[in-house]
This record gives sequence, C-alpha cells and structure tokens, in this order.
Amino acid sequence: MNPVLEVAGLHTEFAVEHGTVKAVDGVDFTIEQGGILGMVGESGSGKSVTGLSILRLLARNARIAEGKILFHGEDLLTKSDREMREIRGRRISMVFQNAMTALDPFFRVGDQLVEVIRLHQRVGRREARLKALEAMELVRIPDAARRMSSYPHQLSGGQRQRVMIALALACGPDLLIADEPTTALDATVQKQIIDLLAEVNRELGTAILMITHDFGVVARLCRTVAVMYAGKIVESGSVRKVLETPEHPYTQRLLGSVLRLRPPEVRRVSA
Ligand SMILES: Nc1ncnc2c1ncn2[C@@H]1O[C@H](COP(=O)(O)OP(=O)(O)OP(=O)(O)O)[C@@H](O)[C@H]1O
Repeated sequence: MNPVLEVAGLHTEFAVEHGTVKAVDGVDFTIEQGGILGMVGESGSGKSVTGLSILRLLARNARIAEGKILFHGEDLLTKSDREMREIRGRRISMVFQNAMTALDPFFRVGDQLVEVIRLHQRVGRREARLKALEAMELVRIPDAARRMSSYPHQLSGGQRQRVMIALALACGPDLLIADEPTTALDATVQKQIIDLLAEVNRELGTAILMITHDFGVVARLCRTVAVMYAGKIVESGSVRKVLETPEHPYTQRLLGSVLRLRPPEVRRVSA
C-alpha cells in the first residue's frame, strides 16, 4: 500500500535576530494509509514545527530550507498557495491543544461546522447542516442536534475538543494532524478523546499524526512512534519495540520520567 505521507530530509528554520534556529533538522518519516504515528519529544524538540511544515502554516520568519513532503506521492512543497488552501481542511486537517481559542466564541458550534463544510464542499445550506450533524454524532457529542445551537463557552472542555475534531473531520480528510489535542484536558477526558481518535481511525480509516510529549498517549493510540530530540528523530519504530527496548538514551530518559510519574499500582500492573 502506498503511504499517505512521506516526509524526507525536512529542514525548517527560523530567522532570528542573531542567525537562524534549526527547529527541524533533517527529519524523515512515513505514515501508511490508515496508520497512526506518534511523534513524541519534550517541549522545543520540533514536533509542532514539523506538523505546521506539512500544512505550510509556518510563521513569517520560517523557511523550509530543504526536503520533500509527499502527500499521496505529490510534493506539498511544490504546490501553489491556492492548491494548499484546497488541501488544508479538506484532505489534511489539524487539531490543536487549545480548542477555546480555535473556536469562534460568537458563533454557534453548528454554524461553525456548516461554514467549514461549505467552504470546502459544494453543498447547499440544508445538506451542510446534515453533514454538520453527522460530524457531531461521529465525535459522540450527546444530544448532537440540540448541541448544534450551543456557543463554545456552553460546552465542557472535552466537548469543545470533540467539536474541534468534528470540524477537522467534517470534510473527510485522509490525514489528521493532532498537536497535543488532549494536553489541556483532565486525565479522564484525555482518555476519552484518545479513544475517540482510535475509533475514528478504525471507522473512517483516517491516518493520524499524533504529536505529544506523553508516552502514555502513544502507548494507548499509536502503532508506530518517532522520538524527536533537538530537531531530529533519534529513534523510531513500532510502539511495542520502542517502549520495551528503547535504544537511544534520550528515549530511555523520556520513558523513565513517564514511569516515575505513574502511580505505583499502575506501575505494578504494567511491569
Ligand atoms: N516563530 C518562531 N521563531 C523562532 N523560533 C521558533 C519559532 N517557532 C518555533 N521556534 C523554535 O523552534 C523550535 C521547535 O519548536 P516546536 O514548537 O516545534 O517544539 P515542540 O516540540 O512542538 O514543543 P511544544 O510541545 O512546546 O510545542 C523551538 O526551539 C522553538 O523555540
């Protein structure tokens, strides 16, 4: 099967006052169709910049200096801005950590979904509303029809993140980039959102790039993992292999801190 995404030799840098910051420094990875890759690493390791490079949503002082980003075999770095606008949201979409800032506080969530659907698909208002409702149901928002007329602040943090995922999935993308989508949520809601992403992946076959600093999230959701450190992937492979026999000292350290953070009973069970 052909991969959905192949990133090869990606270098992304930022111009800063006294030179350049090499945020992504020669990164290669592949996501198979329907695959879920976890990209894990500590803050500042270059995970978000990798995700944003794929969609070419980088800050003004950024430059993709080298590399290829093949989506279904076509290099996104050669696409025009117009072509990229077509791809974003429709074929590749992204969810971020903070749903409250990404949703417009002054519009009902149903209307925001309808707007996104109509932006990308040639459908009438009525059909767009049906699709919006389907998306709300897909992400298991209880009483979805009524919830369509809620404003973002009337929903819980978990429900808002579900709406964000609904927005991201409304146009049936092949690839979802999820950048720390559960970090701002409490542990129980975090698990529910991760399980939702797993269901979406199973039911729709949407490939997922899960960006996280949390190996627990990787273990629960992903099949393969790439560990990032200082702009490079220092280790990658199946989640099982990397979790059981981490080779790179940085991965061992990262895993060590996860185990220390877990309560003793969890440690016993997983030991
Ligand atoms: N606009 C910018 N200008 C200069 N440097 C930047 C800019 N955006 C990001 N960087 C730098 O790029 C590097 C990688 O950042 P990135 O946000 O990808 O890290 P991360 O692994 O996603 O961490 P986090 O989880 O905190 O988002 C960091 O050193 C960061 O300071």
